[in-house]
Amino acid sequence: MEKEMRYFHEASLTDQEGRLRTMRIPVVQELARSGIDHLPKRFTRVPPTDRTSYTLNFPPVINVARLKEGSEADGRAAELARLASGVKEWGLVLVTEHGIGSSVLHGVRDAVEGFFGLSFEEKKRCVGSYASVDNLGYGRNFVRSDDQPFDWIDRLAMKAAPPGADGGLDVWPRKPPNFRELMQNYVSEARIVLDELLKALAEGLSLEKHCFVENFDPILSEINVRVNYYPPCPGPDRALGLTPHSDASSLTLLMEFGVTAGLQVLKSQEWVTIPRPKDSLIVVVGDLLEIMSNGRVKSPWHRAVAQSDGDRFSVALFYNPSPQTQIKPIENAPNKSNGYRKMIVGEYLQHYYRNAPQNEKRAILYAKD
Ligand SMILES: O=C(O)CCC(=O)C(=O)O
Ligand SMILES: [Fe+2]
Repeated sequence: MEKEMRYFHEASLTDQEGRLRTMRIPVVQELARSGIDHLPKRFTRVPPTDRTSYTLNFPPVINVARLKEGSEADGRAAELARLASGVKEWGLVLVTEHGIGSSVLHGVRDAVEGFFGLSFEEKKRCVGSYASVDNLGYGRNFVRSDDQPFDWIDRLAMKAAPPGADGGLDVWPRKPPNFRELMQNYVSEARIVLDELLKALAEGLSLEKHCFVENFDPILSEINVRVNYYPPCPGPDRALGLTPHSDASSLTLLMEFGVTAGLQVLKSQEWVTIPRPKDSLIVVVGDLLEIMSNGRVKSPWHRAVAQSDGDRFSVALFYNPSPQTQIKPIENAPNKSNGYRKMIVGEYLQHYYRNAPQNEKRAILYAKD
């Protein structure tokens, strides 16, 4: 074991026989803090990661203010069309003029930097339960196998809505003291934007305006938060920040800060780096929306690359109907032989978490007709 590895997260692993085991994973923030100058073997990918993005074609930046009803008719119709075609082509778009105040966004940033600025021991102490139970809390994403290369990431995951959804798991940090309040402010404003986008997207796809949003009970629908922290990595060309995956959510709202863009999406067999215009957020289609839309929109395969020139953070909000909701795919799948069946949200999420991550988009096959 390399000498820098003194701090570990415990992550649960379900082995081939279905037994739950605990695995120790080095805390990458502590590796970076130790000044490590080489990438430890367990983080090394073979073949190396090609991080270069070759295209000059990017997802569109959508002006959310223009999507609002009552905004000037021509401008609105054009923006709805850009939203729908961008989402169809990429599975994600950037959004500006979303109405979330910059003080709210700065609040999230302060909360996140405040928490990750603490020592490892303090971080562990200031969360009520230090656990990777159900992929929640301060720690690591689940690991699938002993030989899987580790991602260069630390994460903090919480359920923000509805109240009590975490079944009493006390994982919200108590430092900085206003962490939860700052995050909840963001979540409340984000929900308004997400509902607006679900309606606008339905309209842009020439579907009944409420066909997606009607699945989201204003009280019972879920918003899960995941803060991803990618400290500087000593071998970014041989590592990854976050393994390729599609999100299980309906929509994911992603904000990022720190150095350089790091999110990449797979398009026509090529990893494309998503640029980050000032004040924009990223909206990503998840598997549940692919199912609801009966394949009219698709959840993209995406990943985060590692970087060596500083810290990078992203905060993902995963927006889901309540687990009891049965989603019914819109009729008339564009591709009739390839549609989806009715699905209970909680059943899909369970299936997803039992099976992801994989090397390709497979979990969603479970919901195929
Ligand atoms: O850090 C990023 O840009 C990607 C995060 C992400 O894909 C996720 O949290 O699901
Ligand atoms: Fe993701």
